[in-house]
Amino acid sequence: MYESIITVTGLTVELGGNPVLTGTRLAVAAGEIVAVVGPNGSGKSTLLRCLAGLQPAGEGTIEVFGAAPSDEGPFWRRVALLADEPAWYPGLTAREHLELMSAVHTGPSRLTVEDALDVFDLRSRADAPPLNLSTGQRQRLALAATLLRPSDLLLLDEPERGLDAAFRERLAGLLDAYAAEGGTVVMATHDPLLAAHGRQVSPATGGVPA
Ligand SMILES: Nc1ncnc2c1ncn2[C@@H]1O[C@H](COP(=O)(O)OP(=O)(O)OP(=O)(O)O)[C@@H](O)[C@H]1O
Repeated sequence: MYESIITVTGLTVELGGNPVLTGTRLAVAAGEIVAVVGPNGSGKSTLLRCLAGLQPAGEGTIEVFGAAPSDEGPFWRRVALLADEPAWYPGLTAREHLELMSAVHTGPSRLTVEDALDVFDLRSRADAPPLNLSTGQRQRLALAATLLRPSDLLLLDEPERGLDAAFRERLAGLLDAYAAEGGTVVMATHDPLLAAHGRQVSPATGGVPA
């Protein structure tokens, strides 16, 4: 049966007096990977922020798991967001950040911390603080933290940022596996390989990109 995880109708958003989204429609089913694609400034991040409840709609409706996105615990227990680089905790190592993520989320983690260090190629830097990692290593740590915690929906804004080609390919496989387990992925991306793993939509319309 088609179970709609996300339903967006007639979404209109203006920022600084300029129309960014004008009537976007989007329906996303459980287990789907959707790639929001388009040029710089086309509204990809804005659409993701709307889905996360961080940007209010001007007009239109947004339903995620059957209700408007909210800043309440029950919403965020199901939704994992990767947007800008997270604020790292001073004094904690990469491994400790993953342990913290595992400890604070209710329910079993999708990966153990030790497995996450291997999957995200961070074992040799596990005892370093995030700020001593390279840009790509920090992005892998942020992704590890996002994919380790339990969730039903991943909202990823340019998850490819800073990643080398080999790791982008590994990430595509990890997202495929997440969706195969019934999870849903919506990502804004400029990466053709990642985009090809999903149904590509335009932020402006929610339809097939022009
Ligand atoms: N706080 C803001 N105030 C005014 N305009 C904004 C604000 N944030 C974003 N915009 C504008 O809204 C438009 C859409 O921005 P958005 O970040 O959603 O685009 P994007 O498709 O994610 O771009 P990119 O590919 O560069 O990440 C852009 O023209 C941007 O300049």
